[in-house]
Amino acid sequence: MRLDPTRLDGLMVVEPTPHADDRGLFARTFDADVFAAAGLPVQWPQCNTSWNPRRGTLRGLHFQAEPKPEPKLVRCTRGRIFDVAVDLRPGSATRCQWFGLELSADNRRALYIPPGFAHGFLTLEDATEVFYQMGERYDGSLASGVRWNDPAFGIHWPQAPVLLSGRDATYPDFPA
Ligand SMILES: Cc1cn([C@H]2C[C@H](O)[C@@H](COP(=O)(O)OP(=O)(O)O[C@H]3O[C@H](C)C(=O)[C@H](O)[C@H]3O)O2)c(=O)[nH]c1=O
Repeated sequence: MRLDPTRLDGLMVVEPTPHADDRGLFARTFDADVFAAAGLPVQWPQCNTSWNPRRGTLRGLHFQAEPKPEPKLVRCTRGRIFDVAVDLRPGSATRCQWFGLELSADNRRALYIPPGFAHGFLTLEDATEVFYQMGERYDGSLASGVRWNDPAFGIHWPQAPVLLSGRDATYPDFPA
């Protein structure tokens, strides 16, 4: 596997190295030595799955506030998503900047999202599933988020969402 840096410091694209043969392929999806060498977490105390029957479903953008911010390793295990991370780190040179890419069951890419980022995705196909490895335990009292169309970020989504929660639709503007 390969960790590809992005323009947002610490946000990494995880590119698998598939071993293909006439049966199909095999690829490592996580390697503690590779992650440790890059200074990334190697412990994932909780893992989650997110099932989304409808194309155009938007979830996020979410983050867990201090003192328990969540690093995440996100991959799409069925269908396709446009995955987005927004840098909310105080003092970051790229604060309020976003990065997005397509994650899919076909490309098997993952996105490593450091603590201090908000994360969200838009499904690009029906019957899409997303798998998360979480670097911190969930604490609902610290759950927070920013709005997908907040002018502070100017995220270029491939399409407008057709389905999102009332909470996700009504986060207040981010105080940039
Ligand atoms: C996130 C989370 C939620 N829950 C419970 C809380 C709710 O009763 C239920 C659904 O939670 P929520 O509506 O926040 O789920 P999503 O809207 O899919 O949120 C997720 O989607 C965005 C894109 C993310 O990046 C986050 O990982 C996560 O916030 O699961 C848990 O028990 N553990 C968890 O880690």
